[in-house]
Amino acid sequence: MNIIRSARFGASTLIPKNCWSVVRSISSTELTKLEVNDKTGIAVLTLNRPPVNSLNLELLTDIRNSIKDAESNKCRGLILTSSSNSVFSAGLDFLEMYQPKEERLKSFWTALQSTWMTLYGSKIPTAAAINGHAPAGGCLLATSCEYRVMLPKFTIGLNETLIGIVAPNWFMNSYLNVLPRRVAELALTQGKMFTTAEAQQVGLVDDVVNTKEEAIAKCEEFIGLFKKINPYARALTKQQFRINHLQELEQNREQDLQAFIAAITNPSTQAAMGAYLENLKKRSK
Ligand SMILES: CCCC/C=C/CC(=O)SCCNC(=O)CCNC(=O)[C@H](O)C(C)(C)COP(=O)(O)OP(=O)(O)OC[C@H]1O[C@@H](n2cnc3c(N)ncnc32)[C@H](O)[C@@H]1OP(=O)(O)O
Repeated sequence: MNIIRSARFGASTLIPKNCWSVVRSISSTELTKLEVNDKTGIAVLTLNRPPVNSLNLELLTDIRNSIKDAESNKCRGLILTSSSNSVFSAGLDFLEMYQPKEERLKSFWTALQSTWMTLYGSKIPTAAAINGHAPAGGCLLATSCEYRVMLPKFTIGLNETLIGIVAPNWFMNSYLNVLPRRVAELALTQGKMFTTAEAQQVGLVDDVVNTKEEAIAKCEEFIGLFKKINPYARALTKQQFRINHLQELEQNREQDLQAFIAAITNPSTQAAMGAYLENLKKRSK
């Protein structure tokens, strides 16, 4: 049997794999783990904020730093996944947006903008191994990558309208980068959460596999497609596809922040979010 000798799990830990490789931790925080396979040069970024990887200021900051770390370590690609068995990411942390303090709310949104620009505009190939539910901000992370593979019986989508909020342009642009316009409009206006099977059917995810290990292997396969492609030419080509969306946010960051603050602090949004949260808490009991 072929194995990985995992530096992180100790020299004696053997992990089944197709080749002899060393998995090395590049950077690690309480909320994220970034490991690179020295044989393939591909990094895996694992989100680790139990119970549901909701994206708060600290997690967003760590994700952005990890992407930068993967780039500066010249990784050949980056795979996003989750340490949870059932949730990839529950999206933005409601506790950042419900009854917020203004300074923290500003930092939070600014961090989300930066993280999205870093991921969506990354020069290296990016892929998401979606091993659990991926609503809203979770879906945004996945659709910002170049390739998605998902496990069965989970859900993914931009459900903002269900919460009484409107997804900003750049959320919609990430969706439109993956979905046909008509499908995206219908899904966004309905706040539709796609099942894994539906997501594959409309092209929101590229592949479906049964285990996280298979999902990571599929992502590695995707990144491997670029092995013989000049990385500079690849990066510039990707950039040309995405530059308009990136510039649109870059040039309107302050306006986007003010629009977010106005929308979130609106009493009717707060009431809708409060009701949604209460329902969520009831359901989880
Ligand atoms: C202009 C404004 C634009 C703003 C854009 C916002 C985009 C967003 O991302 S808004 C966030 C949208 N997210 C959701 O609607 C997801 C809500 N969560 C769920 O549907 C489920 O939790 C789940 C399917 C992700 C997971 O279900 P599971 O049964 O495994 O776990 P739960 O028992 O529901 O949850 C456990 C625990 O976590 C709390 N929680 C869940 N999601 C969030 C969240 N996004 N933020 C903060 N906290 C969350 C949930 O209330 C439970 O807490 P308790 O154990 O304390 O009850």
